Amino acid sequence: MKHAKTEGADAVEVWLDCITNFHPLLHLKIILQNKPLPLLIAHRPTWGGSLHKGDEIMRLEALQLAVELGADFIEVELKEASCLPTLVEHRRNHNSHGKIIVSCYVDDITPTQEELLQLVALMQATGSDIIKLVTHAADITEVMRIFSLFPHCQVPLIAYSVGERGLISHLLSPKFGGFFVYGSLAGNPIPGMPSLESLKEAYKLERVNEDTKVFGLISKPVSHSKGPILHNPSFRHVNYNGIYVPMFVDDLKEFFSTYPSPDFSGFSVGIPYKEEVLRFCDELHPLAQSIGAVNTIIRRPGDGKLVGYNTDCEAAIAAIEDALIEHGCNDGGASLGSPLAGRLFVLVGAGGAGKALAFGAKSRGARLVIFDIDFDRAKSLACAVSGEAQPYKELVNFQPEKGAILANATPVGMHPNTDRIPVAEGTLEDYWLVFDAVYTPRRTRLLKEADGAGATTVGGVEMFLRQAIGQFNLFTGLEGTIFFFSFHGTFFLSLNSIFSYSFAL
Ligand SMILES: O=C1C[C@@](O)(C(=O)O)C[C@@H](O)[C@@H]1O
Repeated sequence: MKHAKTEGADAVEVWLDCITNFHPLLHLKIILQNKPLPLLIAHRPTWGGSLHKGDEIMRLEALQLAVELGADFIEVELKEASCLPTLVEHRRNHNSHGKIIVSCYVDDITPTQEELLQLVALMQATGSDIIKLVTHAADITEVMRIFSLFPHCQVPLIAYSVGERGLISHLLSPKFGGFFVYGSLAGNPIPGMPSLESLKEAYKLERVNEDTKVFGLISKPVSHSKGPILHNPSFRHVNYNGIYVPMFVDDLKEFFSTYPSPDFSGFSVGIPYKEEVLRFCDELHPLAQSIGAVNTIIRRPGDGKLVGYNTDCEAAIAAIEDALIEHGCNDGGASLGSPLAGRLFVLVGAGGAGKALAFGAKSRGARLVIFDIDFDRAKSLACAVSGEAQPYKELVNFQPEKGAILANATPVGMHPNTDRIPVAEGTLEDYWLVFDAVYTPRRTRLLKEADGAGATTVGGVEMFLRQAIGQFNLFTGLEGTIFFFSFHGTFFLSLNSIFSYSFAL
């Protein structure tokens, strides 16, 4: 309980059935007399997956004792709601004020909207003070059914979906009127539940309200993204009422048709959707159109149309150019304006990120050689940027001319497969610069090997930050208020030139 308080919780939940050798009077006195925070007591029944060893009478007596000793909230399951009158009477007799929560955990597939509404009505009919509904999200679209319950509930409602696809049910709960948001304590992660630390530090849910605009990263996987720790503090420091959340999406069509509300104001688009998402945009920025990949979508306020942009292209190329200039490599095409001009640019990966890099490199006058596991995809990108495609199997032997640039735009080497490398180590020494679009981990195996081979290296974080700043400008309309710089591995965001927010990525 003290840890919860230190980590910033507003209340703490204790499961009595998890206390070893539970002795109701002894333990409840200790817990309730020393509670540093409002306390929610649950004593789950054996049929509800509990570790409780005694009988049902003992369990309900322990709950009564919790009421008597001043627990702030007592949770009982819908199936045992018949004990509610006894608990309420006990509360009256002991002049206690604990609120009673009636809960329902649905383990199977998420019920339909009608079924959920019936459940909510049933729970309300028990006369409980608060109701709690927990489902399991097999798809992010099921979470919408949870959000739409809130306006129909006359008593405070706690409702969320567990599982990675249900994460937004927790993070957006304050926007829709949820009574509690649950977070796990440091060192005790609970699958499918955000950590208390992330709720307090990154998301700061206490600031979220019904007017908060939602921005999300549509991706699969999504948990690797550092977007939330960058966008959320940035919003706050310019007083923009927005929240940025990871959205694990399986089906773009279903997703966009389930979340058409203007409250869902914009999106980042990650792997594997940067190309497929074009079909769902009503309009495209000319750069995104020519690249054929979108990593940012804005829902235009006036007409609700989805407009697709690409902030990856300039971000990746600027990261590479900055490094070339910083390391004094302004030979060759410098006179043409870019240190990339005339240089050989070897690109591995012709997907969404690869296309952005290829168009960017071509726009700076580089010569491209493109590899992709799908040779047809490599050929069509090569054709679009007047480059050359080579079969993927040739990559292990490909020896570039001296001074070339290598860019990895595949997810090879990304967490958790960090021992993987997209090219043969022995071919690295002729590259002047090696860039990796992967940013988790920060130093990928490719970058470490390239370092060892003497190349200048540029990590995906450099691109990630730059593309995110482009997104921030589009999301908020506050062009030019945010800058970043790095110093000894720590990044500093400077907002409106006055505030610096630092973080390690
Ligand atoms: O490539 C990236 C990274 C990203 O997918 C993320 O991990 O946060 C977000 C995308 O918008 C961006 O283009």
